[in-house]
Amino acid sequence: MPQPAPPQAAPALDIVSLRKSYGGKAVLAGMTFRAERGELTAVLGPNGAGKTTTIECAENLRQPDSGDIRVLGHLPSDPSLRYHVGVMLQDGGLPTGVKSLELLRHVAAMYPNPRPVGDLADRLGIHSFATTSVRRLSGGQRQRLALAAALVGSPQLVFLDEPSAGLDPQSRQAVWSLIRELRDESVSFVLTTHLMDEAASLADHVVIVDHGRVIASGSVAELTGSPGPGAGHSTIRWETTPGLDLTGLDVTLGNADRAHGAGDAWELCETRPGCYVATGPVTPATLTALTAWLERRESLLGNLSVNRRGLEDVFLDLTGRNLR
Ligand SMILES: Nc1ncnc2c1ncn2[C@@H]1O[C@H](COP(=O)(O)OP(=O)(O)OP(=O)(O)O)[C@@H](O)[C@H]1O
Repeated sequence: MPQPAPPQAAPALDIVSLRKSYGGKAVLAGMTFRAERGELTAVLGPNGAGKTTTIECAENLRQPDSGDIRVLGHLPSDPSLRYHVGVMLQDGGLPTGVKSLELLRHVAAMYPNPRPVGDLADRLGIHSFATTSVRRLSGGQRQRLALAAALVGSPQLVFLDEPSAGLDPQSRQAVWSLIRELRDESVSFVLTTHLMDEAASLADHVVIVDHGRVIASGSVAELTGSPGPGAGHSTIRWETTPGLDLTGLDVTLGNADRAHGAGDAWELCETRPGCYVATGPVTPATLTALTAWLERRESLLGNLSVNRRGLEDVFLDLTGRNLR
């Protein structure tokens, strides 16, 4: 059984200048990023951005036209990677006629150093459908079994494609806590997801891709605090009298802080009758100005909250709001 130890110094995944076209249309246009060992790297991007194509090139399921990929320091086609890399595909990719726990035991037997199947089945709640054949599993059960199959061989690097899509909140928590635990044991993860809360909650490093290349990367804190459209902005939500005329409120809020000009990039709207949202450079002075503005309208303030700009705001600022 070939088991050359992957070079420890090499990153978990190193992708350099990847290019691929279909019928003359560039799908990957110089994709370059790195996933470090022992970290969870989340790859985010709109539909069709090139995430799956990139990851499938790293999994040796597709061939790029040019560029370089190293997985644990090896070419994706290196047969030794088989024992070090776990893959969870979106459609599960599991044989359908086998019983669930039997399948997991079978996969475990293919590896030199598998995780204890019983423990993994416990953690992911697989015992409750252990004797059900894969074809009869619900979507969420199949998803958990696919994750278990990707982890059972004790891989050093795991590719996860939307691991919690379709999972109920209980299963999602169980999956996230298992992933965190393994990451803390130095397992590396590369995760593609459309769930910003999943990326924000799990990722050490986030890579945002669009049109076949990386457009931003960093930790969640770096991305949400980085310069760019909307940087330094927060959202104020409050409830009060429905139907207030908001004309001039942007100037009032903008004037409240001398560091910002009047009307400086404030977006205001009444989302539902009596529920208001203001997005802009919030300071303590802004909140004083807002309450004074409401007082002048004899409106009683309720349910005031202030939220920092989140990963989803950054994602939308960078990739736009148009459907793909
Ligand atoms: N075999 C193929 N033949 C032609 N075009 C393809 C093929 N595979 C992918 N594409 C195109 O490549 C582009 C990128 O697809 P890809 O699946 O990598 O995107 P993605 O970022 O994973 O999207 P999603 O979030 O929707 O899963 C899309 O425009 C897709 O239509």
